[in-house]
Order: sequence, then C-alpha cells, then structure tokens
Amino acid sequence: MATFASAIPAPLHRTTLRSPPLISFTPRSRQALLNLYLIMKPTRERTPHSHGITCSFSRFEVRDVSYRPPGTELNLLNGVSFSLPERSFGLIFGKSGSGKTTLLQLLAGINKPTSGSICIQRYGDDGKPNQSPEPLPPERVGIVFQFPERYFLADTILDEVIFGWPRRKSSLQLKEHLALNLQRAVNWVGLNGISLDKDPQSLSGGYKRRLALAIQLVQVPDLLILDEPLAGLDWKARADVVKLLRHLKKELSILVVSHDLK
Ligand SMILES: Nc1ncnc2c1ncn2[C@@H]1O[C@H](COP(=O)(O)OP(=O)(O)OP(=O)(O)O)[C@@H](O)[C@H]1O
Repeated sequence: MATFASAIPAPLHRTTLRSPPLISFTPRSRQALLNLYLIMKPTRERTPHSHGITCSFSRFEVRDVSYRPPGTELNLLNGVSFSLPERSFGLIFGKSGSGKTTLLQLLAGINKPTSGSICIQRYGDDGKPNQSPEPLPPERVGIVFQFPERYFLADTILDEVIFGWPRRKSSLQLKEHLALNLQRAVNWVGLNGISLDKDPQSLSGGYKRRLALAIQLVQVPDLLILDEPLAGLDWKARADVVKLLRHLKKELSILVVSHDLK
C-alpha cells in the first residue's frame, strides 16, 4: 500500500528532473509509483532569510489523503501528502493505473478524500504557518482534461470560452468583470491575434490546447491542473504549449499530470 516521503511543510523544491522526486508514494502496488517533481522554482517564494530576503508565501498542501471509491473495499490512494508552493510548476508522474487521475479529481473537488485534507496554508516571514489552513475551494481550481478539444461544443471560440457563464440577467459589474477576465485569458494564451468568431475545430492542435487553457483561465484559478497536456500533439505544438506553460507559471500554480517523464 501507499508509502510517501514528505513531511509538511515539504522539503526544499527541486529544480530539474535530474533531482529525485519531491515525493514518491505507492498507491496500490509497488509497481505503481506516483512521483511528484517540482520542476521550476516558484517565482516569489523564498526560504526564510535566504539572501536576506524574507516574505510570506502560501502552499497547496495535500495532507495524508486516502481515497476509496464509494461501494468498493479498496483504497486507490493511501496516505498521500505533498505540497506545492504558489506560482510553481509541479509534475505528477506515474505509470498508467497508478492513481494520477484519482488524485487530480480530489484536487479539483470532483471527489472528496475519504480521509485527510487538501488545503491552502499561508506562512509568515519566519516560515511558520501564520493562520489556520483554508480548504481549497473547487472554484479556485481549473482543470484541463486529456484531449480537451474532444469536448468542444460551440461553433465559435467566443461561445466556447463563455459556455458556462451565467445566462440570466447579471449585473453590469459582473459582465465587466467577465469581459476583463476573457480579454486577459485570451492574451495569456496568445489567442489575441485570432478572430473569436472562428470555429474551434478549425484551429491547429496547439491552438486548440491554448483555447482549452483560456476556458479555465477566465475563472482566474489559483491552481491549474493539466492532465497529459501534450498528449497527441506533434513536436511543434508540444514546444508551443511548453513555452506557454512556462509563461503561465509566472501567474499561477500549475500541476501537470503525466505518464511521460520526457
Ligand atoms: N471508481 C473506481 N472503482 C474501482 N477502481 C477504480 C475506480 N476508479 C479508478 N479505479 C482504478 O484505480 C486505478 C487508478 O486509476 P487512475 O485512473 O487514477 O490511474 P491513472 O494513473 O490516471 O491511469 P492512466 O494514466 O491510465 O489514466 C486503476 O487501476 C483504475 O482501474
């Protein structure tokens, strides 16, 4: 069953994949290892007093989480703990069937842990928690599933982005807020040069992924989770999406789930 190797708060971040993973745990069998790598340093977090800089920061923390689907006898995840500093880029890597999607669904609030908690913990200048942990609200988490373009429904890019928006009469203030978020999301992912009247299905593979990201970014999530974001893309589109994620990481925390370490 599961083992894991990280205390809360987590040890210092790793910056390259040559480093050992931040956590390793064995969800169901010793063959099915899940690893978390922190592949880019957070932009704002500083270890207390390093280089004379002190500042407060927060982390997403998964604390001793276990999950057993309703009506089953087996835990799919067992005692999983790790943390991700804000504005950092984490990679959860594990073989097929190791529990990546199960973990991702818990983080996104689609399922609830059977035990343990998922929260945001803020730390003060001294590196100690400065308040009680807050639960991670599902609306603060954006999730892009594998092959998101398969789920596009609308005839235009604009309609696809605003698909889930309130249909009833909303206040002018809310409309303005949504319009600003839309503009920002479109700029973030580099869709600003493309007509929003275009059919999403006419976009290239890389641009379809950009659109899927924009749909989530409109909500300005604190944590963006991407399930196999490069799956099915050619090398050019892959490079394009990686560049975009590098850019987005300056704005929010990103957690990528993949079975492919390369
Ligand atoms: N509701 C459920 N009831 C019982 N077993 C389940 C349930 N959901 C998932 N599983 C099993 O739990 C294991 C982990 O599944 P999960 O989809 O999280 O793996 P994964 O790492 O995301 O795999 P992949 O990379 O193939 O998507 C698999 O063996 C799966 O069959």
